[in-house]
Amino acid sequence: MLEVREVTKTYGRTTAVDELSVTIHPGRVTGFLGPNGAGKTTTMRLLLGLERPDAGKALVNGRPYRALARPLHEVGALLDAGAVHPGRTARAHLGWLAAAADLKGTRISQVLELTGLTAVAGRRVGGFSLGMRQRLGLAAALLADPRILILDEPVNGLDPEGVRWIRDLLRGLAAEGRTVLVSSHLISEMALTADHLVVIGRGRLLADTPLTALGDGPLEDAYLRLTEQSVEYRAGDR
Ligand SMILES: Nc1ncnc2c1ncn2[C@@H]1O[C@H](COP(=O)(O)OP(=O)(O)OP(=O)(O)O)[C@@H](O)[C@H]1O
Repeated sequence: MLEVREVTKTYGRTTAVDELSVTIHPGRVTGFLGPNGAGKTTTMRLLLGLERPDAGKALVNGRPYRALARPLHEVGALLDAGAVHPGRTARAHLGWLAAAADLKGTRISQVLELTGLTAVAGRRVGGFSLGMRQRLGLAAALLADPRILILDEPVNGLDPEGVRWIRDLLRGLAAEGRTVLVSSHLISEMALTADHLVVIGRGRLLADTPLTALGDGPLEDAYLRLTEQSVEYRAGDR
C-alpha cells in the first residue's frame, strides 16, 4: 500500500504538491492522471524517497522509503527510462542492480525474457530506442519481484504490441494482489488498463474513484471535465 498524507512540496515559489492525501490500494491498477505540471512525478518521487516533503508523509507499507529494510524488494519503480548509463549493456545494468539488491543472476534472465529483451541483452543501452529503454526500466522495476510498482508514463514510446503487452502485464500484477500505480497522459489506454483513477491538478486531489463510477461516456470527457480548472499550460484558442 502507498499512502500520501497531507503532503506539500514546494520548489521556490512553485507548489508542486499541495496538501495531497491519497491511498493507493493493492489488487488493482491505479491510473495517476493530471495535466502537465500537476505534480504526478513529484508525488512519485516523494513516495520513493527522492524528495523530502515540506509537510506531511509519503509512506510505503506504512513507512518512509528510507526506512525500508529491503527497498527494491518492496517497491519497484520506473521514473526516467533515460537514466541508465549508455555504455552499459542491458544485462550489465540489471546485473549491477541485482548485486545491489543481493539477487541471484537467474532473475536477470527471467526479467529480460519477461520484458522481451533477451535478444538485445548484450547490446549497449546507448543504442536503445525509447521503447527498449522503457522495457529495460520495467525489467529493473520487476527485478526483485516487489509487491508494489510505481511507474511514471511506462507506455511512452512503446509500439502497439508493447502497449498491449504492458497492459496485460500490469493487470496481471494487480490480479496477483500487487499495488500498481501508473501515470499516463494516454487516457484511452488508461481506460483499458486501470481499475481505479487518481486525478490531480495543481498538486491537489481532483478525483479518487473507481473507473466504473465515471459513467459510460468516453473517459477523456470525464477527465477533461475534472481537470478544466487546473490546466496550467494551455495552447492558445486560435
Ligand atoms: N526539481 C524541481 N525544481 C523546480 N521545480 C520543479 C522540480 N520538479 C518539479 N517542479 C515543478 O513542480 C510542478 C509539478 O511537476 P511534476 O513534474 O511533478 O508534474 P507532472 O504532473 O509529472 O507533469 P508532466 O505530466 O508534465 O510530467 C511543475 O510546476 C514543475 O515545474
